[in-house]
Amino acid sequence: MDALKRQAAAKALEHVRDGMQLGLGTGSTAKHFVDLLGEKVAAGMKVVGVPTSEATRIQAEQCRIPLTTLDVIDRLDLTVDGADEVDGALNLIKGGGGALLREKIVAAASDRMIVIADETKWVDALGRFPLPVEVIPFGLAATQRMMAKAFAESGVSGQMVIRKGKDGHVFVTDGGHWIIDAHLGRIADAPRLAGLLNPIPGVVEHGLFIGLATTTVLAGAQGIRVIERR
Ligand SMILES: O=C[C@H](O)[C@H](O)[C@H](O)COP(=O)(O)O
Repeated sequence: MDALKRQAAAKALEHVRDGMQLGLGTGSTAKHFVDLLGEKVAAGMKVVGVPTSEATRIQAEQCRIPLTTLDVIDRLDLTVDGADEVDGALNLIKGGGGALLREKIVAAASDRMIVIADETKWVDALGRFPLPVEVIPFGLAATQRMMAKAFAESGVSGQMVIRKGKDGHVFVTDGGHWIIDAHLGRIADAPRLAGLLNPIPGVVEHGLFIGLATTTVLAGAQGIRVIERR
């Protein structure tokens, strides 16, 4: 599986050109991309990156990839990131690694977003992977009630679990928030659910990435498939 992730990352690297401003994703697949990009930079390629997490920032610094922020530049040419699920419209679930907030800010500031994944991430409908929702701890029960209402209105329901880290403590994101993993099952209308979650005050962001990915590179046993958004 790791070899497939690296193949997808290598394919995405073919889209990177000298002088580009890049969003650098987070997770085990994006990690391969940052490694491979680091090799290109060491060989003389000139790019600048905006990392989507502290973990990626540290990795990119170790790879000597020049970094900047969205306070210094206003647009990115391309973001390359992984995903937990991708559907046929190239809508995504992201946030399995807890980086969804910065990932969405960076993706939204990018002209293109290439999602790199192994073929197990490709689904008919989003939702088998629990939907990560980044929340403010204050008033959590009230936020969860509003989330449950949003779920019901879009025809889904399921358990909401506060994410814990490996140490057993509540997982805290880079932004200092918590994550609720919503075990919803098949989400028939992901854009509608995203629209219902957006205005909830205690919801900082959610892992539904609607209309952001422009290309998906899927690596499988039979080879690599590149799917463009229609
Ligand atoms: O928060 C984490 C990100 O959204 C990741 O891109 C996503 O979880 C996929 O990660 P991985 O490549 O490790 O499966």
